[in-house]
Amino acid sequence: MGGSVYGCEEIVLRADQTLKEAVQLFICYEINEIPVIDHQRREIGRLTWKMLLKALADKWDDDTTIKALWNAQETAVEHIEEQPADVLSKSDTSVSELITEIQQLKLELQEAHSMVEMMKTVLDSAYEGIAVVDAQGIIREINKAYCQFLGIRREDAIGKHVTEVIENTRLHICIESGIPERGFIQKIFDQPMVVHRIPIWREGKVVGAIGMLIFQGVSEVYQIFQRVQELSRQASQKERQIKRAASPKKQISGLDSIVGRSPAIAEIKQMVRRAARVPSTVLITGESGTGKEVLAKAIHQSSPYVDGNFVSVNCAAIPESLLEAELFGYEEGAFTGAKKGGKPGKFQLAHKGTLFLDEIGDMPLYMQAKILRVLEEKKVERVGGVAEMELDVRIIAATNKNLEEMVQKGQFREDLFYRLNIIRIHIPALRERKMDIPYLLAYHMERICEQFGLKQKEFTKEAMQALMDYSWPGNIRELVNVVEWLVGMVDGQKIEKEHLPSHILSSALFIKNSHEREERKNSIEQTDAHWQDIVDYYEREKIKQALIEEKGNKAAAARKLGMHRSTLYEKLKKYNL
Ligand SMILES: Nc1ncnc2c1ncn2[C@@H]1O[C@H](COP(=O)(O)OP(=O)(O)OP(=O)(O)O)[C@@H](O)[C@H]1O
Repeated sequence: MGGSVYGCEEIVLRADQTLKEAVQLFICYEINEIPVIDHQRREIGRLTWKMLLKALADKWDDDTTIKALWNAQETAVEHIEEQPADVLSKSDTSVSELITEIQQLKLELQEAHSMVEMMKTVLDSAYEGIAVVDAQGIIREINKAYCQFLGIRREDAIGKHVTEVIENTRLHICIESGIPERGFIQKIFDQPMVVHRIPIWREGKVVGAIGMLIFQGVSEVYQIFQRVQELSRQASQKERQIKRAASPKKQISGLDSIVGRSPAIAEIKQMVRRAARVPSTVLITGESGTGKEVLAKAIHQSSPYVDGNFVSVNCAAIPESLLEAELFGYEEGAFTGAKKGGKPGKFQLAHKGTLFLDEIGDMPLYMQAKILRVLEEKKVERVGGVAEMELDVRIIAATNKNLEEMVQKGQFREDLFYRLNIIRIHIPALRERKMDIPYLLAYHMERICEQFGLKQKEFTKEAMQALMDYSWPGNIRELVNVVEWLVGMVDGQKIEKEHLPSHILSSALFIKNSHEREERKNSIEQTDAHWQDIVDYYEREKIKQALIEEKGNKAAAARKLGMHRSTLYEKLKKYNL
């Protein structure tokens, strides 16, 4: 604090202290005047609230020293000789009341401001997408999760009518009807989403509405999952059989084949939509089994190349000696054993379609050069052939390797890397987007049961929790295998935790133990932190009270508090008093 102790007994100000420090002292000690001392600690004047207020009202900078103010404006600090002993007049008291009122208002304003900030933080920390509209349906607030999901910026959404920003919204209708709509299904980006719409009532009128998009939060997802299971139970087996007989099995394709509701998946779908619009090369990265090929197919199926073939080549699986012929094809008699009439290569088969080069990181360097040439010249020549064929192929490459690192080590051609890396889509591992797990389990369970002609099975809550806790090192491919194994192994309709493969169970047990350890530790830490806050609060209040009672005399306050003066100084510093 700016104040110092004159003879260790009084609250005083040095002439070189600033107006700001003076204000702090006045507020802290709730007094109306403070003696001003020189460097020899002689009292040279007194500063009252009124003078200080006048100086600040006259637009003096609060960093101005008392001395500077004094020099410039003789009246700011009244000299002892000119100053009657009782400096406080009636008007000083009312000024002081006014200042207290201003301070109070300032505090209230600060509180309101921090409340607004806190509300914003709360909104942005929510897992759900939240949008707030006014009575006219204009978006007044929208949180980060919603913006991420919609792929928009908050500032672009605010001020717009909700129908311009959120597809199939009924928030404006909810304002008119005043009836809340909970757990409704709303299609956004072709995905059925669960939403709540809650009207805001004030003084008997609807003044706005809150829209909540539920796409995160494990418990919520689990409830939704249970509801989906409940609904599918309700649809009778017979009904499904009739439907199946009437229409051949619907092939799920395009964006629908990408199952998941995590923000990461929403963003990926957005990228797929954009990538499908242009013929540029796409590079998909992600661990093995994360769904790179599923994504590549989705791009193909949503793009203008959909009428051509989707040709997939696993560069790691084809022996090096055959790779060239596989990719570019060969002419009859090109080499011993070459088929009669020759054979078209994958590039040629993918003409007017999409060529998916999986595991591109495993492509030998000499083949990389050849592929680059095809990509640049858009022409292909068969092995042993002379004529070149024009190509119109969309290339999608995928890898689970770090291509940047391979380029640095000289294991991957830099020019090819840049040629492929035009649109980059990264798929996070399943353990990084756990909220997708229930959806993937439900999707593959339904698919596999249907494929095997079996009744649908469902997971108990405990089984689902264990599957959620598991880290899925093999990603979705491993999940699909586990579902298939369970469909075959479990006789009844319910999949209990005990039915799960042993490696998943042991990992769940380990996680449960470490969760419990962590929770115990957190609760102890939280209790400690809580108590420390309470102790600090009361100590600060006691010190403040003692200083007020002793009129700012720290030595007397320390005596009153039963603590050494140096301890009091430390505490004043700690509590910023
Ligand atoms: N988003 C998804 N929704 C539904 N199923 C998925 C999804 N992603 C992947 N799968 C399933 O997971 C399995 C593996 O997917 P895919 O072959 O596309 O992975 P990958 O990343 O290409 O694997 P690898 O790197 O080993 O080639 C497939 O059975 C696929 O159907």
